[in-house]
Amino acid sequence: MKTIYLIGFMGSGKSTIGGKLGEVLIENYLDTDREIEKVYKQNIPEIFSEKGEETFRQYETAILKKVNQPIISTGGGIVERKENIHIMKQNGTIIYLATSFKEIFKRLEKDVNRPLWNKDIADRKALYNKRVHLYEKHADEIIVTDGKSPEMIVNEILMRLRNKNK
Ligand SMILES: Nc1ncnc2c1ncn2[C@@H]1O[C@H](COP(=O)(O)OP(=O)(O)O)[C@@H](O)[C@H]1O
Ligand SMILES: O=C(O)C1=C[C@@H](OP(=O)(O)O)[C@@H](O)[C@H](O)C1
Ligand SMILES: [Mg+2]
Repeated sequence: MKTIYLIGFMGSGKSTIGGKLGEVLIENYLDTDREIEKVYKQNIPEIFSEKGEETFRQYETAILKKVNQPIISTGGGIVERKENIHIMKQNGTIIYLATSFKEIFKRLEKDVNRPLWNKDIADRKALYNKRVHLYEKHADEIIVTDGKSPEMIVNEILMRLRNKNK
């Protein structure tokens, strides 16, 4: 099985959907952020505050190169580096969980663990606008998540993959 990579903005549901997809397909699942925390023995906010975003991006690429689970959820900034896109394109299928800014705003209202979301609204919106076209450009499949339960999204992914492999 080719690796399924989930991409999308913070709060689009990559980690949630990745876990559920792993359960349904009975396949190993890995989240790049959780792996970074495990390997570098520090949580994401600490890495950002003590080492900075550039170091986090280096960790992220190193992890992406190393892992080969069938289902991988990435961090929202994975599309920031061309090298990451190249790795994902070579190894698998890229699924973009497309979610509106409004919906993300609702989902992450109380979240404090995402350093790049812990900003004022203009910065959040600018980052979203910058990244949306990168996700769209590099995705093999685009799944809109607004108004859908995780279970509905998982089913939609399974259907798309089935159609792709026909
Ligand atoms: N389809 C969905 N509908 C509503 N809430 C969702 C959905 N998918 C995820 N969430 C919620 O949104 C938040 C962010 O989800 P998460 O999986 O951590 O996103 P990501 O990994 O893309 O940042 C969590 O509180 C999660 O429960
Ligand atoms: O968008 C980003 O640059 C980031 C998203 C986060 O992952 P989620 O997309 O799972 O929140 C995490 O990798 C880190 O805080 C940076
Ligand atoms: Mg996540």
